Amino acid sequence: MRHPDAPAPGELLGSHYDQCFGCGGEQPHGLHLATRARDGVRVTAEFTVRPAHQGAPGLAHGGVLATALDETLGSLSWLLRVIAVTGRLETDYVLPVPVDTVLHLDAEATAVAGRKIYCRATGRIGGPDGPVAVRAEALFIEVKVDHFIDNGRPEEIRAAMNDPDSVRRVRAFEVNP
Ligand SMILES: CCCCCCCC/C=C\CCCCCCCC(=O)SCCNC(=O)CCNC(=O)[C@H](O)C(C)(C)COP(=O)(O)OP(=O)(O)OC[C@H]1O[C@@H](n2cnc3c(N)ncnc32)[C@H](O)[C@@H]1OP(=O)(O)O
Repeated sequence: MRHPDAPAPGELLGSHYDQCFGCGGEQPHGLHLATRARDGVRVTAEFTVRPAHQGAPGLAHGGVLATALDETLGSLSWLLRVIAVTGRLETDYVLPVPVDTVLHLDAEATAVAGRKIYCRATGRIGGPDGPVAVRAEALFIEVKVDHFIDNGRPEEIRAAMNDPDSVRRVRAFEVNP
C-alpha cells in the first residue's frame, strides 16, 4: 500500500544520496536517474546511456542496465516510506541498448510480506510505449538506518550524518507508523 505521506503522482523524488551511482548528482559517470512518483506503488524514470556506460562498442553494459533497473526499483521505497536494500534482482536482457538511447524505466511493487518487498520493472526504448529492452523481478528487504551506519565506511557515514539534507531524508523514511 502506498504510504499516506508518499509524494504525489508526478512529483520528482530527488536523490537519496548525492554520491549514489544511480541517482546522485555528484557522480560524474553515474546514471543521474531522475525518478517520478506515479499512482499506486509505481515510479518512472529515464536514463540516457552515455559513452561511459558501454560494455561492447556502442552498446550499454548489462551491469549498468541492471543498475538502472535496481535504482528505479529502489525508489519505490519513497512511496512505501521504508528504507530497503536489494536482496535479489533477476534481469532479462531482451534488446541491445545503444549509446545515446533513452531508457524509459517503469517499476511497481507487487506485494509486501513482512520486511520483504516484491517488485518488477521494465526498461523500454524508442519512447515510454516502445519495445521492452530489459526487465527485472526483484526482492527488496526493509532495513533500519543502522544497516548503513554499521556496514558503511566510517568517513562517508560521518559526512552523511553531518549533512542536514541527508539526515532529513533518512528521518522521513524512518517514521513509518
Ligand atoms: C544519517 C545518515 C546515515 C546513512 C544514510 C543512508 C541513507 C540510505 C537511504 C536509502 C538507501 C537505498 C539504497 C538504494 C540503492 C539501490 C538498491 C541497492 O542496490 S541496495 C545495495 C545492494 N544490496 C545489499 O547490499 C544488501 C546486502 N544484503 C544484506 O545486507 C542482507 O542480506 C539483507 C539486509 C538483505 C537481509 O539480511 P537480514 O539478516 O536483515 O534478513 P534475513 O532474515 O536474511 O532476510 C529477511 C527475509 O528476506 C529473505 N531474503 C533475504 N535475502 C533474500 C534473497 N536474496 N532471496 C530471497 N529471499 C531473501 C529471507 O529469506 C527472509 O525471509 P523470511 O522473513 O524468513 O520469509
